[in-house]
Amino acid sequence: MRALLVVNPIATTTRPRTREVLVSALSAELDLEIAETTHRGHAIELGTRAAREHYDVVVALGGDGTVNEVVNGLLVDGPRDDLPALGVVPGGSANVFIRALGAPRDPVDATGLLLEALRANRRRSIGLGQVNDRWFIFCAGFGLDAAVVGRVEQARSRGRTATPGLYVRSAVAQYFRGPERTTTSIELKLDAPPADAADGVGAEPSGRFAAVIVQNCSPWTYLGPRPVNPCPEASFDAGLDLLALRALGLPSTLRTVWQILSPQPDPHGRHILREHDLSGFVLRSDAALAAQVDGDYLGELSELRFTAVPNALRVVV
Ligand SMILES: Nc1ncnc2c1ncn2[C@@H]1O[C@H](COP(=O)(O)OP(=O)(O)OP(=O)(O)O)[C@@H](O)[C@H]1O
Repeated sequence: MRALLVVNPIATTTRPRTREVLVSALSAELDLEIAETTHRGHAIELGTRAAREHYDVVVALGGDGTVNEVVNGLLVDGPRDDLPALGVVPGGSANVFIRALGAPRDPVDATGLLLEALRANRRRSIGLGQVNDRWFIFCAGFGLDAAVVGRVEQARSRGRTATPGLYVRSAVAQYFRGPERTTTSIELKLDAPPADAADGVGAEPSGRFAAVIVQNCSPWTYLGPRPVNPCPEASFDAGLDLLALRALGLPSTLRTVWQILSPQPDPHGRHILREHDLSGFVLRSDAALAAQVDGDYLGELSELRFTAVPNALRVVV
C-alpha cells in the first residue's frame, strides 16, 4: 500500500519523538513517503498530489489546520471512490477531528489505533461540509466564534500558545469589545427541500442573526478534555447542523453558554434557531463579518454558501 505521511513540524504538540515512532511503525506496514510542510497551504499541495498520483493512504501528523489542508488537497477534483483514505495522528492543540472520531488524544496511542485499522483494512466513510470553495471537516462559523478564532490566531502570531484559557479570554474580550454584540446582520436562507425545489418554490429567509455556528459532527470543539456541543445531534453520517443566535444580549448569551456546557447540552429558547441535517444554506451579511472553518480564520466575508456532501471521504480509524 502506497502511503504519504504529511508532517507539520511546527504544530503545537508535534514532537520529533512522535514522528520517529510513527515513521518506524508505518514503514513496517506501508510503502511510506514522508513530506514535511514548509509553509501555510503546503499540505493542500501534498493532498492534491496524493489524490492525482493515486496513493492509497495519506496520514496527517499535525493539528486540525493541517488535516483541513490535506482534505482540501485530496478533494481538489471532488469526491471519488478511489481517493486515498485519510489517517490522522494528533499533533495540534485541540485535535477535534480525530477525537470526534473516537481516537485517543495521545499520539502514540493514536498511532497504535491507526496501525490496527490499517492491518484490519478498516475505513469509515464520512460526510463533509463545503463553504464557498473550501471543504471543512467538523465546524464553521460566521460572526462571534470566527472573530474569536481570528483573535487567537493573532495572539499565536505574537508567540502565545493555544490553550483553552487563551480561547476563553479571547471569547470574553471579543464579546465585550467586538462589534458582534450590537449587530444582527446575518440573514440565513435554507435551501428548499427537494420536493419544493421541483415545484419551483424557493426557501424563505429564516430571519436575522448575530452569530451562526455550523457543525458537521459532534462535538463542535473541546475545552481541554471537555466536549463543547451546541448541536449535539450533529454527525458525520448526516448533513450539516447549525445553531443561530438572534441576538447576543448578556443574559440570553450566558443562558445559551450555560445550556451548551451542561452535561446533556440542549440549547433552546426564543433567541435561538437550531437546525439538524441540512443539505445546504446561505448566510449573508450586508457588512462583512469574520468567518472560520475548522478553527482556521478565513477573514471577513459577506456571503457563505454551505453544502453538505455525504460520503465525501474515507478515514482509516
Ligand atoms: N512550516 C510551516 N510554517 C508555517 N506554517 C505552517 C507550516 N506548516 C504548516 N503550517 C500551517 O500551520 C497551521 C496550523 O497548523 P496545525 O493546525 O497543524 O497545528 P496547530 O495550530 O498547532 O493545531 P490546532 O489547529 O489544533 O491548534 C496550518 O494552517 C498550516 O497551514
